[in-house]
Amino acid sequence: MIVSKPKLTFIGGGNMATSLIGGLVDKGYPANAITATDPLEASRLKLAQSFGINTSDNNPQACADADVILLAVKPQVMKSVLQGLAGALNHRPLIISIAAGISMDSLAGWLGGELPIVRCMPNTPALVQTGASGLYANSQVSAEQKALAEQILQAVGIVCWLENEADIDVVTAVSGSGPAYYFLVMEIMQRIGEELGLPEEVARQLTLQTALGAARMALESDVDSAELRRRVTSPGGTTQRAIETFESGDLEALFRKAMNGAAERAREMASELAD
Ligand SMILES: NC(=O)C1=CN([C@@H]2O[C@H](COP(=O)(O)OP(=O)(O)OC[C@H]3O[C@@H](n4cnc5c(N)ncnc54)[C@H](O)[C@@H]3O)[C@@H](O)[C@H]2O)C=CC1
Ligand SMILES: O=C(O)[C@@H]1CCC=N1
Repeated sequence: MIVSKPKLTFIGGGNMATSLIGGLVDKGYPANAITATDPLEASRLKLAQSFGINTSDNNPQACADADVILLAVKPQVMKSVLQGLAGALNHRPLIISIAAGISMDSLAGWLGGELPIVRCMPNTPALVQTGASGLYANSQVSAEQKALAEQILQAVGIVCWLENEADIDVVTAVSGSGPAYYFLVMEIMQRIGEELGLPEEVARQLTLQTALGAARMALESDVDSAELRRRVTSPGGTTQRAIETFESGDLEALFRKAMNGAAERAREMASELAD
């Protein structure tokens, strides 16, 4: 439970902001200390109705007395959004950017000065307080502000601090995009369960509960995932047949290619969007 109540302003009220705000409010963060801005009236209404937070379509006004400004717009609009905010930040609030592939240099440049900035890569399970975030702070961020950023993101999951900014791109490939990899596996298992004869709802329930059970076991166990997998795999049995099939199709190489691609795309975005 968060005790202090810094004023938080979210710039952009889309998917990620909704996940983070939902997690914070569920955790007891006071809704009246949170403001979200969005040009879309429908997004503002949804946020106000779902969580009882303040909303606005005026970014500089919403930032004027904020302690923390959380940037949750698409990377492609970040430059124009930040250039429009530059005059409203004389009180040096903590800036937290969750945008994939926007460098610290770009953020500081577009904001027009050396401000305390944390780059953060969260993920959508923040909505159910099971998020995972990687955080990187620039040298302007005070110890108090670092603790504050940690407190905010910890309200919706675990937080890992990073020593190098480049590691944010790796976090993006692992946990930022990662929920989509697991959702894809769930979609596939569910579909094939149905193809093999299970009713849709049964295939769905068994697939999802198995994902949850496997994740919980891996988190709570004192042995690693490889050992847990071995314990499911009876010699000459069903799991062995399935695992050998994954290995002969080189599932690991496919994951390596996919995750390298995600990290590379984050780096590409940083150079595409830098000017
Ligand atoms: N979706 C995900 O799983 C993750 C996304 N991210 C990052 O989060 C950021 C937001 O992504 P999503 O929430 O998925 O996008 P989204 O498109 O759902 O939300 C962006 C929102 O910003 C609003 N917006 C556009 N222009 C604006 C302006 N001038 N002022 C204020 N609001 C404005 C849009 O109307 C929209 O509601 C991106 O930078 C993305 O890289 C980071 C981690 C995970
Ligand atoms: O796909 C994206 O670019 C964003 C960043 C991590 C998850 N979604």
